[in-house]
Amino acid sequence: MPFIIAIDGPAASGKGTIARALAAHYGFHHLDTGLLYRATGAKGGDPIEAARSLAPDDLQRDDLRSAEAGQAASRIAAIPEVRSALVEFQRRFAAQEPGSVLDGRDIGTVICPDAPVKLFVIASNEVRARRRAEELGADPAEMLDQLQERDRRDRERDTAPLRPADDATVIDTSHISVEEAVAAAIAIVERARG
Ligand SMILES: Nc1ncnc2c1ncn2[C@@H]1O[C@H](COP(=O)(O)OP(=O)(O)O)[C@@H](O)[C@H]1O
Ligand SMILES: Nc1ccn([C@@H]2O[C@H](COP(=O)(O)OP(=O)(O)O)[C@@H](O)[C@H]2O)c(=O)n1
Repeated sequence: MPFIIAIDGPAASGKGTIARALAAHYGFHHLDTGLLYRATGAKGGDPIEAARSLAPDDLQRDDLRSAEAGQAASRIAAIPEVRSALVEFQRRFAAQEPGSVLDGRDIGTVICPDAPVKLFVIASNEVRARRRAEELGADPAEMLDQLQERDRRDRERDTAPLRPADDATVIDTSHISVEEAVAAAIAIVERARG
């Protein structure tokens, strides 16, 4: 049985950083599921058709990390048919041996509800805006508005809204380093692996 680590949380909370580190530590596969939604939004045209026809090349675009691509992603991510078109790919990815780490918004609640480890990564709005602004070379105040708008959309949508699974463990990265966050995540995985 492959071992699945599900990581969810709001924008720029540190999900991807923890996911990549866990995958490297355990030799697991890693899927940044946000990229699927970013690539779908970036394709333009009918988002349902874009999601259904998503191909590996679409994930290679170099503009997917931009704030604009994030905003477009969160708009098309509210469409139920877009989400359902992407479910099977994510579940197949998660089924790979020896294990995988998936990060997104609905991994622990919808995509892999039976995952033995579920992390919900959070950080204060100000810290998240500052980190993302540094990353993109953008203005922190503008970034704060954008992240909050995106989080609100992600939390309030009807299909697969952003929320912690009942059995998720919360990691607050506001006041800890990357190394401390990764160590906390590894400790949680170690407990689950017995
Ligand atoms: N614990 C932490 N301490 C300091 N910076 C962090 C921490 N975790 C993540 N970061 C930084 O914050 C930014 C957003 O992290 P990322 O992992 O991309 O978030 P997410 O995947 O949730 O959007 C990155 O620049 C990353 O290096
Ligand atoms: N599993 C997922 C992953 C992302 N998304 C959507 O895609 C957008 C971009 O996700 P992301 O993970 O790349 O964003 P960041 O947290 O990296 O800023 C989110 O704001 C969500 O609207 C989703 O709905 N479900």
